[in-house]
Amino acid sequence: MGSKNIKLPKINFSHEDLKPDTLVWNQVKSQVYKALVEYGCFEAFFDKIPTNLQKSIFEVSQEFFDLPLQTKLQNISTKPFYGYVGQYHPSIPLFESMGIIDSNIPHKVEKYTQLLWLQGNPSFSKTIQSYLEQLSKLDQTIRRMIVESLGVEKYMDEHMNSTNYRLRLMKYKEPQSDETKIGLHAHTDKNIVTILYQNQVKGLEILTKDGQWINVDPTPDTFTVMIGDSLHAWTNGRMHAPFHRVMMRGNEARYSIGLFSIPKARYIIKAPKELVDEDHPLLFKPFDYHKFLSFGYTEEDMKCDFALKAYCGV
Ligand SMILES: O=C(O)CCC(=O)C(=O)O
Ligand SMILES: [Fe+2]
Repeated sequence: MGSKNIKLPKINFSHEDLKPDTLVWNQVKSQVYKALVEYGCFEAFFDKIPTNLQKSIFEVSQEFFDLPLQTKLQNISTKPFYGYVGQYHPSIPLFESMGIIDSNIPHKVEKYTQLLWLQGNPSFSKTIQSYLEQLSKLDQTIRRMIVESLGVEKYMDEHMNSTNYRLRLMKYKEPQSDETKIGLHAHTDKNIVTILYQNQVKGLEILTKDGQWINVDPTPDTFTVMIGDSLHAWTNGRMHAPFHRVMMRGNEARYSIGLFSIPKARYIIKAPKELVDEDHPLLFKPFDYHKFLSFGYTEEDMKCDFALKAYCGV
């Protein structure tokens, strides 16, 4: 597997007036559609996160990871990757992460900070909330564009209301030697849309449909957007869900932040009938994301032993 010269498509979401039914909206929408069909991924230039927030989101993240292990372990969860995941997994020893579920509900974020800092940590919750508030707009813009470009607007409200947000702070420790070390094994995300943001340390790689790894090298105002299995299924395969991994080199820790839109509990993901025809036979039977997750997700290497196809492929 070879060439590292390909680049992800880069799409500008920072137009003054990016509103539905405008010329610029339609232009961006067709770029989004093309990129997601071909790569399942693109870089979004998005200027609604002010410079101080770009900085403080990594500061609070570092503040969290600097806490004693015992404190971080207060936030563990029985669901894979929901709570704190430490550096104890032999297959991904550099990786550490902290998930905040229902991050769109302010008192939930505050509850976490009280768990972790006793007195709470208002600047932590405020930073997380402002970040989420701004970045969720990007998620919503992209998903509106997807629904429109598939011509299934009648499902717009249902789709937009079918998800919650989860935010995950991630840290990859610098490797102990000059070798390139695995940060996170190749996997597809299982949710709807993932938006990743990282500090200046590179490492994320995306697999193209024809088997080449693309190195992602974002700037402070670009975000990496990718499709997860659930949206792949909902679009009856039209949107690609790419494999990706993290490879660590050099002597600096990598911090990243993931915003995940995830199907709500008990919501059944079912491709609209308009997207199923002779040329596009149904790929997946209707399924519940949360049941799918508990079916075979191993935290250890972040991969699902029972991929969606095995779980509910037709
Ligand atoms: O750290 C990254 O950039 C990738 C994280 C990732 O793939 C995930 O959380 O699913
Ligand atoms: Fe991922």
